[in-house]
Amino acid sequence: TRSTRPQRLLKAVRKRATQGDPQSVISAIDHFCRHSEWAMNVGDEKGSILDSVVSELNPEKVLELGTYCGYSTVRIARLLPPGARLITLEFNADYAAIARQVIAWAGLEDKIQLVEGASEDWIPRMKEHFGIETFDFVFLDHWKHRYLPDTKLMEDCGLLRKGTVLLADNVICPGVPDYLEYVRNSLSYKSCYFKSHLEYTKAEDGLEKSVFLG
Ligand SMILES: Cc1ccc(Cc2cc(O)c(O)c(C(=O)NC/C=C/[C@H]3O[C@@H](n4cnc5c(N)ncnc54)[C@H](O)[C@@H]3O)c2)cc1
Ligand SMILES: [Mg+2]
Repeated sequence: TRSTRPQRLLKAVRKRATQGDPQSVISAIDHFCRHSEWAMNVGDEKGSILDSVVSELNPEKVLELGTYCGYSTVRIARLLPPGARLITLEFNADYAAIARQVIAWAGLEDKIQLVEGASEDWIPRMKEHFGIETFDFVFLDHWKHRYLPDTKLMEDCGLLRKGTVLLADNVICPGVPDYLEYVRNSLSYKSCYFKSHLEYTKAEDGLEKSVFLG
């Protein structure tokens, strides 16, 4: 049967990227998406904004919601200090299988724990199952209608601390109006918008950075 797009993306990584070189994995995926097939990775333009937020924060404990093929997982993990940990949640087994191989090609397995399952099921188990007290940084890039309920769930589970940074992809396209309204009006967040473009296109999109105030 015909291969899937994530399978073709992984093939492009193996063909173009150097094992153990995360930057070459990122470049290979961006090349594939620009010249072969568009895919819903955060991409190079928004990815540079993601890089600057992560580099400035130097987080020890990171959560990513929605792994897909692992592009942003690799982007974030390559910048983390030694000993820092990234947990990424992905409930589609086929995507998770591809992401594991992309992460392995980048040589970042030691920093990343890919959990196959739904955010709503795993967020309540972070403390007892992974010994996580609170997260320093959360990247939201899963189904857009889950951004707000999962943010409230993280609050209720005590996983956010004063200063925790939430960075949300696609706040314009596809858009997350309920989430934006919440983080921009809640007294518990200081929020700002980074204008950019939908990955590999000229359409407007952007990232919303929201600092939890406790
Ligand atoms: C109109 C329109 C359509 C599409 C676009 C283009 C566009 C551009 C983008 O950057 C996008 O991020 C998206 C987008 O839809 N992303 C959804 C991404 C989901 C991934 O996360 C996984 N997942 C989804 N919910 C959960 C969950 N609870 N627990 C665990 N994993 C979950 C899925 O298994 C996928 O691996 C779309 C732009 C405009
Ligand atoms: Mg996205």
